Amino acid sequence: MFGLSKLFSRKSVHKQPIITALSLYRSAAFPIGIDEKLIASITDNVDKSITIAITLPFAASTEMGELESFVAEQIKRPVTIVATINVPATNKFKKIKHIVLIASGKGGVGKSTTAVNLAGALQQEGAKVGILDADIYGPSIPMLLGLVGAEPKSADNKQLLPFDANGIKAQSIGFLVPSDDATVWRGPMASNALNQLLTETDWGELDYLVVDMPPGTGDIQLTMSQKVPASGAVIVTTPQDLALADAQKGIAMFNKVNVPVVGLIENMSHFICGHCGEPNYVFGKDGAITLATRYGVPVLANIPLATDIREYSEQGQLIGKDNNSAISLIYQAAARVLASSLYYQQADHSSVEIVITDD
Ligand SMILES: Nc1ncnc2c1ncn2[C@@H]1O[C@H](COP(=O)(O)OP(=O)(O)OP(=O)(O)O)[C@@H](O)[C@H]1O
Repeated sequence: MFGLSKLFSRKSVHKQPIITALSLYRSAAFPIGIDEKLIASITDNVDKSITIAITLPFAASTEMGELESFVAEQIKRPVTIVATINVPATNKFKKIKHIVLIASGKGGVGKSTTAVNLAGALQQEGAKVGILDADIYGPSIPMLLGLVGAEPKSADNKQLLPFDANGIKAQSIGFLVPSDDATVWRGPMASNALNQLLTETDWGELDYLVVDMPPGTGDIQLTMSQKVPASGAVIVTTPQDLALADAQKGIAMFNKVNVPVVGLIENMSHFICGHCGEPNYVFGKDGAITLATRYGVPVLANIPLATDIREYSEQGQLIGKDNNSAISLIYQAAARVLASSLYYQQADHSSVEIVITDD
């Protein structure tokens, strides 16, 4: 991709230790380090520091500080890393590179809260992000993004314009369909509405479109998952046994429709004691990791039960993109691993045909 001789702007820099240091870096998002082909240039500065420009194929900007420290330690020189995100096109759906379904086996586990904050965190990691609220039973994305009362608009009477929530493009089934109607919906109706929102919204170019799915694992969710050209799914669960049993059904459902489950998120995993600062595992510990291990999927995050999360949501704000919050770091770490898994999996998961009847 890049001729190595072109990587170096000055002859004096020793290239191999830098390439080696980048390749030795390990984290959850970079399980095999930084490949040489991602290096765009290396500059040997007059003050003896090194500037490395890299092109990342997935959103992971906020990890560059850690990478800088690691490389600096290895080569014993100050390092600055300038990262550009360039997610490879998958040609799956228009100019959307990855569609990610956020699902839950049961209602009320915090799926929508997790979906919007993951979207915010992906944006914080340097990606172009959209969110599509497909939860026909209770579309809450307008509330979570401070868009209540907004009216969908079209510039050309053909395509709907997505709403702009601080740079995140948003669309909701709630803008188009009265939620009272959801009780009478069947799978094909819901998946048609979802497809309509996908195809008739002018999303432009997106690295990641996060889809907030309806909770549950019935025929509606199955048909919707089957019809969307998704790169992967994330299942949100809480630590209680019942929620975990439902999360397991979610994994089985996505396996049936050939959508890879890229991870579990355990929400309301614990709370941090206000007095001693220790985590308290009210609903039990290790349930999600046990389930994840059984199915060979990672746990992307253990998100605490935190007043801040609810308060941000109520104000239509995203804690996932707030730089000053410890909780935002958890969402951002999850977003990086999600983005990295989508890049590395590169699996072919074309939809299988499942016939749903009305009986
Ligand atoms: N980690 C958390 N800490 C504190 N409150 C949370 C957390 N996650 C979600 N909540 C709160 O729990 C409530 C339910 O969350 P949310 O609407 O995201 O759940 P859901 O799974 O999408 O629900 P539904 O199944 O109805 O769509 C909201 O009031 C939200 O603010």
